[in-house]
Amino acid sequence: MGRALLRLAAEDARLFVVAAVTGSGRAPEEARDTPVLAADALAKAPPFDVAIDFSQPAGFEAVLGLCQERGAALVSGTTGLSADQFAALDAAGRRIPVLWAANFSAGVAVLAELVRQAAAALPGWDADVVEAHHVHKKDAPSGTALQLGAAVAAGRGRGPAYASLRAGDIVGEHTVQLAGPGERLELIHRATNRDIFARGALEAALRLARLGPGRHEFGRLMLPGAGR
Ligand SMILES: NC(=O)C1=CN([C@@H]2O[C@H](COP(=O)(O)OP(=O)(O)OC[C@H]3O[C@@H](n4cnc5c(N)ncnc54)[C@H](OP(=O)(O)O)[C@@H]3O)[C@@H](O)[C@H]2O)C=CC1
Ligand SMILES: O=C(O)C1=N[C@H](C(=O)O)C[C@H](O)C1
Repeated sequence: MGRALLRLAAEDARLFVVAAVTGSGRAPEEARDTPVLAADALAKAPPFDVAIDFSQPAGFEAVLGLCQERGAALVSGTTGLSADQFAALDAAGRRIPVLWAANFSAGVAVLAELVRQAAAALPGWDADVVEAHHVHKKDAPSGTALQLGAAVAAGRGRGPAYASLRAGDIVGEHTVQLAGPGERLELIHRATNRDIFARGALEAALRLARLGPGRHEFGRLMLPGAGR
């Protein structure tokens, strides 16, 4: 994701990347002339308006803390965060603009609302969320699967069962299945290119930078007409 973000940000005149951060400090080729810091040197980051975090849960508190110290905004797509880390995000939202999303695609933002409506209309049916991702993905179920599960629970009062598949280079596929007697309803999203997540995060960062403190939501920020 870091590579996609650097490549796409370089093509967007509205954005200037002051530094990239990786765990090791090793620079990807997409960094070109952008300074690259190791995670343990994060405090040396030059002044910035918004940090964009796609890392691992172990790196989350550090970037959240830095944004609070600097009074900067944070966009995060890191999945697998703990309840304590989400509580820290809520607390930070009282001082700075923050936006965490399990998925930065427009399609999933719409899908979550469709799932809530379908689960509310079919409360007695079995609900399952099935997700498939590439073999390098560390967390399961995916953040998006949990988001869709929360939408099922919001619709019918109880969550679904989850199944996860890790295979090859699958970008990200999510199916919500509602099964009743004699019929099945499937709502499916397939991402075929990681650039959609990077584009969504960059656009969210541009919008978030103009907002005040708060825990902002990707769907509301990007698709205000999508209902809810
Ligand atoms: N919300 C969304 O739309 C999406 C979310 N994601 C999520 O984003 C995260 C990253 O995914 P992906 O890019 O595929 O993962 P990668 O493993 O390819 O990249 C992770 C990056 O984070 C760095 N990193 C690892 N540990 C730390 C740390 N403790 N502190 C700071 N940096 C660290 C790594 O550095 P190094 O290589 O040096 O270790 C690397 O640059 C995952 O949680 C994934 O689920 C992914 C796609 C879309
Ligand atoms: O790690 C990934 O690749 C992805 N992670 C996110 C998730 O956990 O839902 C979003 C997307 O599916 C890709």
